[in-house]
Amino acid sequence: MEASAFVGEPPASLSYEVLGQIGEGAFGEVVQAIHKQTGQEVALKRVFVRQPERGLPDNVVREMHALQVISHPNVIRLLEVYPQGSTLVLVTEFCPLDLSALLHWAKAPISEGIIKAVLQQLMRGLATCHEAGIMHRDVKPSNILLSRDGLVKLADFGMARPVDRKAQARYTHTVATRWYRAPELLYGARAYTTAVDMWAAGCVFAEMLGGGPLLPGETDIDQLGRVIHLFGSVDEAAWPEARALPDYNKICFAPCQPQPLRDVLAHASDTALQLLGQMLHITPGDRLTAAAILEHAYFVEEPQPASQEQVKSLLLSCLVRKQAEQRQARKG
Ligand SMILES: Nc1ncnc2c1ncn2[C@@H]1O[C@H](COP(=O)(O)OP(=O)(O)OP(=O)(O)O)[C@@H](O)[C@H]1O
Repeated sequence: MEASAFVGEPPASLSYEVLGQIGEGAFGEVVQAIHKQTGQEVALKRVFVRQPERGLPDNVVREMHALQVISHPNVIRLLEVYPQGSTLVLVTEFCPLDLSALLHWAKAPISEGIIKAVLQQLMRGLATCHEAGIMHRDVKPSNILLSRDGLVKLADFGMARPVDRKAQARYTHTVATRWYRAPELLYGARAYTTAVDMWAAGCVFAEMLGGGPLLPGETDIDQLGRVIHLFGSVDEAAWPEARALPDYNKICFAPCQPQPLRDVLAHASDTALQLLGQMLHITPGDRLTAAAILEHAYFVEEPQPASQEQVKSLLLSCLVRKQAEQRQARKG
């Protein structure tokens, strides 16, 4: 579908009642709303278009393009787009919690079945994006949403870019939130692949296994230092292209041996750590693809990935806890 097919005055039947703000950023804001006639819960992302004569901001074009190309149960669904004053409104299905909030409100380590269900659905969503030739470039827990019926939805495609199959494109390296940024990006790569999403997804997997971020760097240099400290120095024989990366020779660390992942994720199963090691490979070409991960023994071995009902039940208990704490905070 063409972007322009979405844009137009909203038909009178499509009117939403705003229930409250759920997110805010440099782009504008996200509010929760309900379709007055159907009762459908939606999120309205209102993006300010400051200079309409200069066209739509890049992040909006990227998000609209990606969400029009991709249709999958594990990717947030774009329902419509309409202009409203100086904003453009992107209407998507509503999800009450993101993974970062789920990890927080679960108040205890989440079970391996839940971890498997989330990872499996994230991989299904990412495999679909990559097959459609789209890199997400900002995979992180707060962009992995959970729908009320217990499904994982990859969201926020404001950084998404089509993959250049001829490998001639030059992209910006300042993508992905620092803790989830792949080593090639930290070394300033301008030509990279969907492997950047697999690194980020590996960091998310580790965060679910360990209950906290794996590599919480405070600066870009600190981030790279943490990567090298845990995964060892770059193997130039396996990744000769690294030497040509813009910042490769500017940032030097003492030679390091990789540490066993078991040292930092003491309670994870052997198969989980084996899979994680194949996602968090310093050499981008050695990282497993999302499609390959879906074939991994991790999803076949017991315990099985949690059912949609089990995810839904955890989500509901987190929402109850969140609302109780919010009520308490308002009283106090
Ligand atoms: N469909 C949705 N359902 C529920 N909440 C949503 C939805 N879309 C976005 N949000 C909330 O709004 C926040 C901001 O939205 P989004 O991630 O799209 O914008 P952003 O400015 O690009 O965010 P960030 O800078 O954190 O990546 C999200 O972190 C999430 O909490």
